Amino acid sequence: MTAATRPPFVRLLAFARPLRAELLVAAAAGAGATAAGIALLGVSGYLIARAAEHPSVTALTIAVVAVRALGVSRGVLRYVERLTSHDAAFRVLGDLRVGLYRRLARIAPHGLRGFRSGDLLARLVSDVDDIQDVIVRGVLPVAAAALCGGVTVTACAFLLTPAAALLGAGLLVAGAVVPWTLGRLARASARRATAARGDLAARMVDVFSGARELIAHGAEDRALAELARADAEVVRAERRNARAAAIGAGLAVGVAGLTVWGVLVLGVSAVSDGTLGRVPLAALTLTALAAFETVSPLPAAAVRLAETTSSARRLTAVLDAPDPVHTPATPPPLPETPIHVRVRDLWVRYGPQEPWAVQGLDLDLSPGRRVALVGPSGAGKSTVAAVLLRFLDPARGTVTINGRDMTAFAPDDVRRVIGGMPQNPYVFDSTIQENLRLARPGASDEALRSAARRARLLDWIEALPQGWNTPVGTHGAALSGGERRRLALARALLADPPVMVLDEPTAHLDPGARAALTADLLDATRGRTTLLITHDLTGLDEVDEIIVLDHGRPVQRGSHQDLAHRPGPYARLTAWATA
Ligand SMILES: Nc1ncnc2c1ncn2[C@@H]1O[C@H](COP(=O)(O)OP(=O)(O)OP(=O)(O)O)[C@@H](O)[C@H]1O
Repeated sequence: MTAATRPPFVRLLAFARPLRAELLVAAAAGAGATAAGIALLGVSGYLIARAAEHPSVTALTIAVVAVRALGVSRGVLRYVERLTSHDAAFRVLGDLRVGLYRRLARIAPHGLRGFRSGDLLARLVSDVDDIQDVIVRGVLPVAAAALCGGVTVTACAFLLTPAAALLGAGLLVAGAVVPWTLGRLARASARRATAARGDLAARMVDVFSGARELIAHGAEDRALAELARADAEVVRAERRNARAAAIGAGLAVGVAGLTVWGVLVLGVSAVSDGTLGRVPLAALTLTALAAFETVSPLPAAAVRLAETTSSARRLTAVLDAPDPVHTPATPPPLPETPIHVRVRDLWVRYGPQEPWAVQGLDLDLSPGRRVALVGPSGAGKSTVAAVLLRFLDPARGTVTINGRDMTAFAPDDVRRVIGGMPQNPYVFDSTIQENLRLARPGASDEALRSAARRARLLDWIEALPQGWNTPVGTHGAALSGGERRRLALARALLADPPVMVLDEPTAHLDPGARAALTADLLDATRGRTTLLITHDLTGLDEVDEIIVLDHGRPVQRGSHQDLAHRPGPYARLTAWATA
């Protein structure tokens, strides 16, 4: 069985492997506490029944000491079990979250197309939390119940074999048959409950992120009604599970009651036959009663574990999401600067059935060269950036770095030499300084100031009352569109990759701000290998080559001087832009 075909539970429990010792201690302590509880009731039964016969106090000494010792050890062992099992479970959750996050970071952004962001959040938070129950409510109590149940039945067999057999059967029904049946029955509603939780989280994130648009279009009532519907689905599914758990708990109590009655009846008849004393009868009956405490949580746990199974499946779906790019097992080190990127006959699409987004592009980013990629919306410009940043692999053609195929290098390494500014740069809800330092955490204050100066932000930052420590708000809400873009540009300049890819740096700005930012970034990228993706055709006389893309095809290329006066796509784009 390969790793991917193992049941989701088993695969996730692999995260618990490093904590084996701690889990063994928890299991032993849990079984000890349960055994102490059963023995406490059994010995108490013996003590009370024996005391009723008025023996000398010395005859009861051992039982009295045993009751005290069992009472104290039960508490201490339970404490040790709770402490170690929860500690281990939380550490497993931590490792699991880190593992999932690493996977997401590796496949983002194009590998995440099948997931909604809120649903991913639910997977990372509540589905991971559910896994805690596998350990705390699943593995450990089942191990304790199996061990203590077996020992108790064996001990009872020394007193009265038929009663022990009945107890064993009762424990098996309450602790295995009932939970197993309930677990199976709850599987479908558990799947619905976890899916409904993911759906609710996805809608919630959508409503929060799009609150402004919803209010502007008066669509908030509809969105809230949708949320209420999704919430009702979660409640319905969870109510179904709670009902199943309650029925299970009731059944277990019923089986326990019947079994203890049966043990009592068998015991009384054995006392009448003279094969069992009265004092052992009390110990036997109370031991049987206590034995059911070990299995009583199992039916509810089985329902919970059914939910956990579907959470585990949703988590392994993230772990198994295919890599959008080829990652070599032993990537070679990156070549030394200067870096020369060459694209030959590049064909790209987002899936085998999807149309070509880029068709037959050649591109030469030799050191210090600046190339502009222009074209109408949907022409494939950002797709070229995604390939250069190793977020997507070419379907055909090659991209080489200093003569070596780019797919031979690790994606993270490639992004160290080819970087820049994405089309929709994300601004974190933090300060200006922290947003900038993201690009180079160890950067000196002078490097920060220099990047901000080149992005024409320095004077503005220094004039702010809180300066570099000014909070930028969620998604940079406290900044203007231009300031946000300049902050992203400063971040790109601070990262200082040998090859800079700037995707629509002037998008969404008014013409004045666009012209100013274009002039500044052309200034800042002078002498630096740059691919400038833009709708904005001002200032392109400064770049070495312009490539016009249309429906993924390079339809024209040359310098601004070549293209501007020649009838064709570039002249048409320029005419539209100035119309
Ligand atoms: N993640 C994606 N999944 C599937 N198709 C995509 C994806 N991203 C882009 N496309 C498709 O690929 C084609 C090229 O898109 P791309 O974003 O590269 O164009 P663009 O020239 O950058 O457009 P714009 O100027 O509007 O940003 C489009 O047809 C688009 O619908």
